[in-house]
Amino acid sequence: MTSQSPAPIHQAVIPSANKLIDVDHVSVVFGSGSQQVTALSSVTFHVASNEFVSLLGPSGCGKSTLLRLVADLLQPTTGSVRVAEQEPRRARMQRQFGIVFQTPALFDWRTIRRNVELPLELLGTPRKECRRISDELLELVGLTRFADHYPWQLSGGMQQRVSIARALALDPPLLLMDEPFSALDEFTKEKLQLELLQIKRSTGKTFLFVTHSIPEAIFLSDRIIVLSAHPGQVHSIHNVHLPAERQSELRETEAFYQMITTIRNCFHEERDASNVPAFG
Ligand SMILES: Nc1ncnc2c1ncn2[C@@H]1O[C@H](COP(=O)(O)OP(=O)(O)OP(=O)(O)O)[C@@H](O)[C@H]1O
Repeated sequence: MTSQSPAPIHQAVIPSANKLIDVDHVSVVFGSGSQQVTALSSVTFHVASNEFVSLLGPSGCGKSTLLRLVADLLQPTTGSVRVAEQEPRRARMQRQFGIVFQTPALFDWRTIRRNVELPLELLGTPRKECRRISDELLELVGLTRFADHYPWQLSGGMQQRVSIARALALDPPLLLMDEPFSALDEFTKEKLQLELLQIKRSTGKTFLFVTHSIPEAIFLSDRIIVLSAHPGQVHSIHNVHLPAERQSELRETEAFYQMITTIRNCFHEERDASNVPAFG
C-alpha cells in the first residue's frame, strides 16, 4: 500500500501501563542541507509485555534506527520513545533491556563463561552469584560444556548463543535484537529461531526483533510491523495467527505460506507504487 492509500494499521488498544515499548510519532532526520536524510517519518507503534514483535522491511527503511532509539543509542528528531514508561536513558540505567547485534562482539580473551558474566562483573556482582547466573544461562542456550572455551573456538551460531546469554545476564524484561541470525547459514538460523522461541517460553521476556526475512519474522513473531522506505514509515501491522507452540513443521503449512504471501504483497504494492525494487 502506498503513502497515498495507507494500509489499515491494526493496533489493539492497550493500556499504557502494559506497553513495554511506546513509540509515538517518531521522526529521525540525519545530516543537514543537501546531505539531509529522513530515516523515519512519524512512526508510531507499541510492544506489549510478553510479546514478540518484529520490525520487517527492506534495507535502509530505518529498522536499525528504530531499535537504536529504543536502546538509547540515538535520540528522535521529533516524537517520543518510552520504554517501561520511561525515557530510554532511564530504562537503560535500570537495565530494562539487553541487546543482541548481528555480530556477536565477544571478547576473544575471555572464556564463554566470562563473556556471559561480564555485565554482572561490571556491576560488582559477587563471584558466586556470577557463577550461578552464568551456569543457568549457559544451560538455557545449550552451551554448558563449552563454558571454558574461548569465542574463537565456537561456530558463528554458538557465538550468537553466547551473546544472547550475555544479553540476558542482568535479567532484563526486554530483549532488543538487530538481525541476530542474518549472518548464519539456513540450518543454524532455523535451529536458533526454535531455540529463541524456547527461551521466550521459559523466560517470559519481551522481544523487539529486526529482520529483513519474511519467513523469520512470521515464524518468530506475535506481531509484525512492516516498514516502508524513503522515508521509513509503518506500512502495516500484522497479527500472526499461528499456533503459539511453533515447531519446524509449521514452515510447511498452508497457513504459513499464506502469511508469507500476504506480507510479500505489501512489498509488491510498495514496489509497484514507487517503481523501484522494494525488497532485495
Ligand atoms: N548515522 C547516520 N547518518 C546518516 N544517515 C544515516 C545514519 N544512520 C542511518 N542512516 C540512514 O538512515 C536510513 C535508515 O538506516 P537504517 O540502518 O536504520 O536502515 P535498516 O532498515 O536497518 O537497513 P539494513 O537492513 O540495511 O540494516 C538509511 O537511508 C541510512 O543510510
